[in-house]
Amino acid sequence: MGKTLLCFPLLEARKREAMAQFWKPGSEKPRLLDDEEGGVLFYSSSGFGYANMEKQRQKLPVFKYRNPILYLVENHATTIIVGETGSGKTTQIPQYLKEAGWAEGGRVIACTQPRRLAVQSVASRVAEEMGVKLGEEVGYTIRFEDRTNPGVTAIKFLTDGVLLREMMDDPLLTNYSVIMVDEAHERSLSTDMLLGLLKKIQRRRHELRLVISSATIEAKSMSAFFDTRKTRQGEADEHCVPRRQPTILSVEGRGFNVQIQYLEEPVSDYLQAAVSTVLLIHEQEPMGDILVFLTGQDDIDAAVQLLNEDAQNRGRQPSGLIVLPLYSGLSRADQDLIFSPTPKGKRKVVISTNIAETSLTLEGVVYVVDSGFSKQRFYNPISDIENLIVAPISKASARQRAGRAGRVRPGKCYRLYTEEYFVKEMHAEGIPEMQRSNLVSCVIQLKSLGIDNILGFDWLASPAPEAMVRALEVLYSLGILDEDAKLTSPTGFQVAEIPLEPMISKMILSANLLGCSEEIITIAAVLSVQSIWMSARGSQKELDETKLCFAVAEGDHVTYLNVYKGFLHSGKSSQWCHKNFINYQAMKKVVEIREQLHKLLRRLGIVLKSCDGDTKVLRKAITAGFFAHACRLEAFSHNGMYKTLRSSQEVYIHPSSVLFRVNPKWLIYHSLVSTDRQYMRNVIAIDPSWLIEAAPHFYQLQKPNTATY
Ligand SMILES: Nc1ncnc2c1ncn2[C@@H]1O[C@H](COP(=O)(O)OP(=O)(O)OP(=O)(O)O)[C@@H](O)[C@H]1O
Repeated sequence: MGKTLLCFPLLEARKREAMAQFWKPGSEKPRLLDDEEGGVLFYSSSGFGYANMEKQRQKLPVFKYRNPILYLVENHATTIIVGETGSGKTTQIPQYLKEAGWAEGGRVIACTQPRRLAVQSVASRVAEEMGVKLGEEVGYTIRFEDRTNPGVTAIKFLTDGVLLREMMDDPLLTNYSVIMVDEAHERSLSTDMLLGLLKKIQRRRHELRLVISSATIEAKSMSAFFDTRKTRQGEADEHCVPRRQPTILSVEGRGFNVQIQYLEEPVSDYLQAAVSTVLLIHEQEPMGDILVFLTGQDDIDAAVQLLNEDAQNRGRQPSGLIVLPLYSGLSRADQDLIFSPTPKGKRKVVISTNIAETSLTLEGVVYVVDSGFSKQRFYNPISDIENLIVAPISKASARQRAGRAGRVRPGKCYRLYTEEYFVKEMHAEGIPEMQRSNLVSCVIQLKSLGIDNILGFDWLASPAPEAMVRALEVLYSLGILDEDAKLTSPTGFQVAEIPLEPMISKMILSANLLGCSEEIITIAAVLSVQSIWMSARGSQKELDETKLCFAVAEGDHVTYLNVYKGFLHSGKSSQWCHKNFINYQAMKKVVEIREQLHKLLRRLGIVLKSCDGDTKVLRKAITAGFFAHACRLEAFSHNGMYKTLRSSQEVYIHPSSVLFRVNPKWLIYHSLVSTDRQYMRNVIAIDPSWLIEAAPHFYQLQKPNTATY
């Protein structure tokens, strides 16, 4: 780990174990000294640290509450725990529960997180603290990756989405004794569904305990939601154990101080402000890594480039900044880089989306730069358009972001907005994702769990009825629900098994029937990452010219197959990607997702078949999944305006598409992005008769070769 151990007072076996952990062959051998206190003092680029896990654990604010927490969990069906970021909720509470016997008899303690990266990093931290191998007593499960050992794993970290999927096989989640829903303030679609379902399960499993935790949760409304004191006769049931009235515990105290700095005047360009702030910190502040929150891949790539250019211009590269991007589209190996120790004399700058906002501890981070924005999903059920929009964050998010500093030593958070804005204008909490998302995936999941009356479901915040109706309509037209709004067999059940957007899953199943699943899973993998092209940044002409080498008239999806082939042919070379303006990280992720999809389809009994370059068949398979995203070029449009068949919305081909300016008459798009206009990303040209073939309930023939909705 790049650390030099100075003292080592442990037993021989532990000594060897710790040596193996801290010392890598080839590096300078650690010098072992005795230490009266029985701890392990180590020296790293960030200074001296104490590696005695037990002592570190006891210093956390939550430690003082160990017994009260165990008492409350024993006696209440639901315990709500609110405590500052870094106070030890995520890493300690599952361990306390295990120590108190909640994992005995083969039972498992679950702790959910909204994000995959948090699941992995928290699980490895807890395994480290317990001195066990990750994947054994402490394990984790995220989409497409299971590192648990059934029968051995006692503490399991998982995303809330994965726990929902587990309910498909075990509706009462009988394996779990305690389920801790962490970071509940995030109110992701999956968290909200999970909370409603857990409340249902609690009615059937009185022995199940729930712990709901966060630094910034609105505890009273959460408590009211889980208050199931009324018996069927309507009487309060105060004396049963566990008590059905939820209890709230507030964990006082924080790890280290985080000094907050605001701007005096608002800025118009948060990206440039973030870059300038990083450079200022680098010039003026003592050593320590920097974590910057921007909104998405485009922003982040641009900031990485600006910082690298600045370093080169000033000739500061050899001793200066190590700039690392962090977003969900990166490959696992590249995401892991952020956890690697910073070499001595250097400063790491991690530029991230909000995937680093909750639960993560990056040991070297002393400074946080918060742009005040994130990309958020907004869905309009009337137009049936969902957009990812750069929007201001909430106070809860701002606190979480600041909380990434001050975890192992004092820190500073630079907010790129004014204090007045924070106090007076920023909303306390964000709008729950449930109320601003397309609900297609949510409906299919609830249906697969046998919840038929979705509008009558016990929601923490009700979704818009229009969005629900839209979702039912789409699922019916995709052949996933039948006329009684039940899952169809086999399509509906198979789609529910594939953990992707239902439209992509339907596209894959149709490709199986059409004989092009080999190619379609590559396309599905590319559609699951943000973009495989590099941001042009000043070299748009070269990027456009390079794209032409791969481009085909049928559209982006088929073009991606050419890029993927080229990447494999190059031996997955990063130089090849660089030369061709292709995002190497994104391509590695595509390969990873494709492999995972291949495994999943094998489990469903689907054998991959290739159509040997028959692009018509390929486009028919895409149409079978995405027919609801069809649009037609306006007859006299000189500016490339299309209208969606479904809701007559004005849309345009995104400039990044290979069909930009080609403007075929009929198109299908994968998603929309909204800037000055609604732009369609990832489009293919289609024949309108395929729409009627794919979705006769959805489209009717108006006149030959014309489809209407
Ligand atoms: N990977 C790690 N390396 C070093 N210290 C760590 C690591 N993970 C956790 N810690 C220490 O444990 C503390 C508690 O972390 P934990 O994630 O349990 O807090 P939390 O209360 O859940 O915070 P949050 O609300 O931000 O998720 C951190 O502040 C830090 O001191």
